[in-house]
Amino acid sequence: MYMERRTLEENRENKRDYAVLVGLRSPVLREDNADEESLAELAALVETAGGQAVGTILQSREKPDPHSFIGEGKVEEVRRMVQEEEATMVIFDNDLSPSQIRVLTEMTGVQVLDRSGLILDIFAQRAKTKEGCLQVELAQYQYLLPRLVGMWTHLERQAGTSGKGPIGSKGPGETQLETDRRHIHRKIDKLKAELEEVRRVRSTQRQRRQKNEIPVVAIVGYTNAGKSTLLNAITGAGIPANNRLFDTLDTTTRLLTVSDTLDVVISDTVGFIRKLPHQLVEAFKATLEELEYADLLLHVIDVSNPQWQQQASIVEDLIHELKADQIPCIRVYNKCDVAFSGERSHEEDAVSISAKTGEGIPALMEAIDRRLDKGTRRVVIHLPYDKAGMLDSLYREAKVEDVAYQESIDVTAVCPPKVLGQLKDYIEGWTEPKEDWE
Ligand SMILES: Nc1nc2c(ncn2[C@@H]2O[C@H](COP(=O)(O)OP(=O)(O)OP(=O)(O)O)[C@@H](O)[C@H]2O)c(=O)[nH]1
Ligand SMILES: [Mg+2]
Repeated sequence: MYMERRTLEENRENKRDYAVLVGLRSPVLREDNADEESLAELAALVETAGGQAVGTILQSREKPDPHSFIGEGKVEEVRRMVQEEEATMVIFDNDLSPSQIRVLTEMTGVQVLDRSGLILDIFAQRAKTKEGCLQVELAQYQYLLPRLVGMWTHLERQAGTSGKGPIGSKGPGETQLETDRRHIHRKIDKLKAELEEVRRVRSTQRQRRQKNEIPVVAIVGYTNAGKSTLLNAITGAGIPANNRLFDTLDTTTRLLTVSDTLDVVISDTVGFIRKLPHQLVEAFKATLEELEYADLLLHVIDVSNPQWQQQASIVEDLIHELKADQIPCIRVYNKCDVAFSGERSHEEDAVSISAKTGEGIPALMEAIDRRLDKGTRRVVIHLPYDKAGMLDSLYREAKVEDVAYQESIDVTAVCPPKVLGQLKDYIEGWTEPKEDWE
């Protein structure tokens, strides 16, 4: 579905990169294995990066060739396809070693990228906030470091020097390499320090938020599942939602009124994907650290995607890795206006919605309310003037919205059950709050 072809003419006009995609299917590759689905996803990633897939080759081998990864015969096939399609790059669905990238670049005559390199490029294009940019830059340098050797050999050859300098083994390339390595290590340290600072500021903001005792809800899910569309639908946040992968890289946070008695802080997060480069997992842990502090996760699943079960379990694995699997989670089956492909189990608290048409959103709000509203209610308290001292503790322990000085002090506030218990004598038409739902 992602392989819609453009004519080469159009591609040239658009100045897009057009890429031949190559995947290796091999039992020894395990998670890094390629198949039709992962190649279709790679094509979508290329599209996100502003490129266009013009051909795909899936090779099966017992194990990768240490030298050329897919075997020389297959590389020749790739080279022919590159020429026929006038491709400007070859992108592998698997991770390549620096020397394999070098060999393949030479053999195909065009730029060769691997999946991690492509994802890093996309993140670099899309990061907007200071923290996002710093994180991507850090991940890029960490990705680059082990690849420096290969790059230099390549550049030397391109420049026409044979690599054997007249002064002996320690040619200019090597000296340059050491300088560059030192430079990059320095750069990495500097970026880490800057990140530390940005995060320190953010954690203070978070503490302030926690003091307010407003529950935090985090939207998580596979990339393109519809997370931003959902946040827009329920808060009118105006976040761009696009049919491309990794559209959102920075956390957006909004206030959401779930019910009469429940307000929450809700945030959109970066999408998850299989084979996320580990440098990025590390770099983005901090953004996703927010998850650890969430009171509730909404796991958005695109059930119109035939791969949704696999995508959901990739997300759950990452949630586990981020130590957020203790947090209550509602599965949100999205895009139910399209089609539900396959079976799903009947879990409690799972909701089917369409973020696009709005179907099921009220049921989702009820589910959030059930999970979070443990007897918290918005009430009007008629406080006698001789009890004015209680206002102080109300400001501390509840969310005071309005105070009117009438015959009594009329306070409109969202109160947790403990406060309600203390004040029930002053609340008009008082009824006991709902039982805990846990
Ligand atoms: N048919 C249909 N399309 C939807 C629905 N929700 C989202 N989409 C579409 O799915 C695509 C992805 O939506 P986004 O909200 O950008 O997805 P996301 O999860 O934020 O994606 P990333 O930020 O890239 O991780 C967009 O083209 C949306 O219009 C839905 O309920 N039904
Ligand atoms: Mg998004």
